[in-house]
Amino acid sequence: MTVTVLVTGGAGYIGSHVCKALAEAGDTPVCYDTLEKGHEWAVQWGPLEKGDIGDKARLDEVFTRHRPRAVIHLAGYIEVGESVRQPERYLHNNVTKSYALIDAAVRHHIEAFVFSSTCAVYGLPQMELLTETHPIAPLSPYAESKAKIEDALAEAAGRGLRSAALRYFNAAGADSGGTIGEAHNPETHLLPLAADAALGLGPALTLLGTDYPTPDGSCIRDFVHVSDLADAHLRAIAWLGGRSASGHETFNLGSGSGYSVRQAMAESGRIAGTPVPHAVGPRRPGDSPKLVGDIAKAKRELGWSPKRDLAAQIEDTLRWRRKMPR
Ligand SMILES: NC(=O)c1ccc[n+]([C@@H]2O[C@H](COP(=O)([O-])OP(=O)(O)OC[C@H]3O[C@@H](n4cnc5c(N)ncnc54)[C@H](O)[C@@H]3O)[C@@H](O)[C@H]2O)c1
Ligand SMILES: O=c1ccn([C@@H]2O[C@H](COP(=O)(O)OP(=O)(O)O[C@H]3O[C@H](CO)[C@@H](O)[C@H](O)[C@H]3O)[C@@H](O)[C@H]2O)c(=O)[nH]1
Repeated sequence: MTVTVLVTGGAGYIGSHVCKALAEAGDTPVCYDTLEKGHEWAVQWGPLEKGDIGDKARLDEVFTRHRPRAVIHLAGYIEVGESVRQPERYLHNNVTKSYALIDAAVRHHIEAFVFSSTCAVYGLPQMELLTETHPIAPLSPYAESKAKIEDALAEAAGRGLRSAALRYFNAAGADSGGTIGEAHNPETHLLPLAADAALGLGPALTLLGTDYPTPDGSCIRDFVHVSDLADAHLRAIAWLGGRSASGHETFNLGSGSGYSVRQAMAESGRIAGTPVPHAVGPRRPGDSPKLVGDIAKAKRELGWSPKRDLAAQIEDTLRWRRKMPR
């Protein structure tokens, strides 16, 4: 059966890929976004409803007009470093406003609520591959904001909401169709910055910390293709729809493999055909030395597995960065 899905943050990087995946599956994505960080050009697969997730009246209007059966909640501020400098902005936009959205979802009897969480909730890793049962110990206000929304969703299960928090590791790559991709301003993410540096479209990459307790001194991350992430959202909605009772679950979405910042930079240079110009800088406050996921639960419960490796992610990033609107 096809469903209407309200996608908050649908004009952003991951949200636009989720909207495309929904439309390709025959569902109707309604994009709900302020466009503060997102782009109108990225809304290509369903209506755009401009609005803020903290605006109760606007939410009621949009829920009543479109009658969505599911909500995918991606809207929020996303930068670890910025959140350390401006914690109140993250608390207000990500947490307080999400409470308004969750309340609206309960009042409008949403059947499935899927939330974009992050592996950053785990903080300092106590195991090689992080499982969903790893202690929650955020190192930044950004990660803290995500943990708080997870708690609110667990609490909302008592009010009848069925939800899943998808703890993404590092989203990467771009859709193969070539019309959407990562376009943050300013860009702070590693792979697009490495691509821009290699292509001569941006400054040299700064390695933010080379004295971490890792084999080459740079942080280790688990990169997952944005189209693989998008696919997991559809599976999460179907999985929630198959549950008879309300409740809340968490799922890691990564690749299960870690690459250091230096390795990801070297791979970007190899694929671009020219080394990435770079310099060494200080650590960025709030960064965890290593975040690599155990994805067994998503494989088992959602039937999901990532299909595109780091090389494919970098190829897509390079292709997108050459042609994206700037
Ligand atoms: N990019 C990653 O690697 C990554 C990893 C883990 C989790 N996440 C989470 O995934 C989600 C999407 O990330 P992204 O990289 O696509 O970010 P993005 O900035 O490209 O998209 C976020 C969108 O949310 C919108 N938005 C922000 N605040 C809003 C509000 N109050 N009301 C309505 N719209 C609002 C922005 O305009 C933007 O279009 C975020 O919640 C982020 O925390 C991202
Ligand atoms: O110019 C740069 C940018 C990044 N890094 C490093 O590269 C790694 C990855 O950084 P980045 O691409 O900014 O991603 P994260 O800080 O890991 O955060 C992303 O991935 C998280 C999950 O790990 C999400 O929660 C966040 O929303 C998303 O921004 C980190 O060690 C950074 O210190 C650099 O060395 N130089």
